[in-house]
Amino acid sequence: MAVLVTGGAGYIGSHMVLALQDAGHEEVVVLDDLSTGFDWALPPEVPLVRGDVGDPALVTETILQHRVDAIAHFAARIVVPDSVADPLHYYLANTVKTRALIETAVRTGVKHVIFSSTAAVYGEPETVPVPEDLPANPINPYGRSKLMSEWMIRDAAAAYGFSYVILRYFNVAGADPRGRTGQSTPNATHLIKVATQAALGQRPHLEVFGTDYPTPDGSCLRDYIQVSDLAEAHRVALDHLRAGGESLTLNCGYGTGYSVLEVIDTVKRVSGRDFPVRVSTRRPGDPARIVAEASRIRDRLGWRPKYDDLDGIVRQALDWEDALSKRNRI
Ligand SMILES: NC(=O)c1ccc[n+]([C@@H]2O[C@H](COP(=O)([O-])OP(=O)(O)OC[C@H]3O[C@@H](n4cnc5c(N)ncnc54)[C@H](O)[C@@H]3O)[C@@H](O)[C@H]2O)c1
Ligand SMILES: O=c1ccn([C@@H]2O[C@H](COP(=O)(O)OP(=O)(O)O[C@H]3O[C@H](CO)[C@@H](O)[C@H](O)[C@H]3O)[C@@H](O)[C@H]2O)c(=O)[nH]1
Repeated sequence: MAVLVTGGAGYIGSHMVLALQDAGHEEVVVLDDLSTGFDWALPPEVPLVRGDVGDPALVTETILQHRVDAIAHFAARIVVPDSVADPLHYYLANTVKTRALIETAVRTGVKHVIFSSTAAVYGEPETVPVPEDLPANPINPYGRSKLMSEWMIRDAAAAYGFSYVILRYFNVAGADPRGRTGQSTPNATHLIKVATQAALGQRPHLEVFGTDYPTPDGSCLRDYIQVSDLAEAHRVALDHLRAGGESLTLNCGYGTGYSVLEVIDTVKRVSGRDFPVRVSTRRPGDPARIVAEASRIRDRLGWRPKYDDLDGIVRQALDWEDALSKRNRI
């Protein structure tokens, strides 16, 4: 029995592959088109099938050849403002291709699905922290593309009899503590990545997208979860499903909100480097604040985070960025 990790050459998927390997008991195969991922992010012994999750023939062959019983589906387009600019691309990449993948999974008898969903399904909640049963109300095409996938997975699971864990990630950050993988996308837009690049002199300045939000310092609040903790949540979700556990929808966050300005201060302090910060206008599709009610995943899966510390997350991100720039110079 093997687990198929779609998008396994990407940022979070590559951490899951390591989490499975570190736990020492998994057969893993990765399917990735390398559109935003990197083959070098994977240990060399992990089989990588290069192709599209929306290609039923390739996915069928992969599932049968590797005797896949579970799929962890990470492959997607992930940038909120891009989804506002090109929504049809996001609905194709995230919703239509997830439908194709699930159909192939059903046809080939896959028993379990773990799906990468997002806090963006909640939209602009009136209060934080946000529990899982708050009605979803996404405010951008990215969030809607993921919510539609959640609906399909639940309906298909009920009709065709597989089990699932839908994980709604809050803001993912940091890197493998052993330095084996990290966020490597060249033009990444994520705040902690961009701020560490500014601290290391790889960007001339950092823009803050709005300080006129109804939050304590006017900048947006987010719940930053360390990527290896998140990967471990997938590993325990897989164990849960394989042990016959019920289907679940779970927030993945720590339950603590940090503002954009607090994150920038943290990056400056931890790096010991100052860099120019410019306040600009709001970015389309950004909710003012989003923080997880984070207890359900602990109760249901027994998940316990190890890296719940913003300073440590920033340190890992800085170390990874430094290593990446040396690697790219070679
Ligand atoms: N990074 C975050 O803060 C965050 C937050 C919430 C949810 N998520 C979700 O987590 C998942 C992984 O995100 P990430 O940050 O690792 O992004 P990423 O871009 O690093 O990884 C995505 C991977 O999927 C691959 N891919 C994309 N489309 C594909 C396709 N059609 N067929 C095969 N492979 C394809 C890419 O090459 C890449 O390796 C996504 O589903 C994303 O929506 C991410
Ligand atoms: O250069 C930058 C980058 C970001 N921000 C702000 O920082 C916050 C966080 O932005 P970012 O790191 O881009 O993440 P989000 O837009 O919150 O989205 C992330 O987190 C979501 C879950 O909350 C996921 O669904 C998305 O995939 C993931 O990109 C937002 O208020 C941005 O406006 C800036 O001010 N300047």
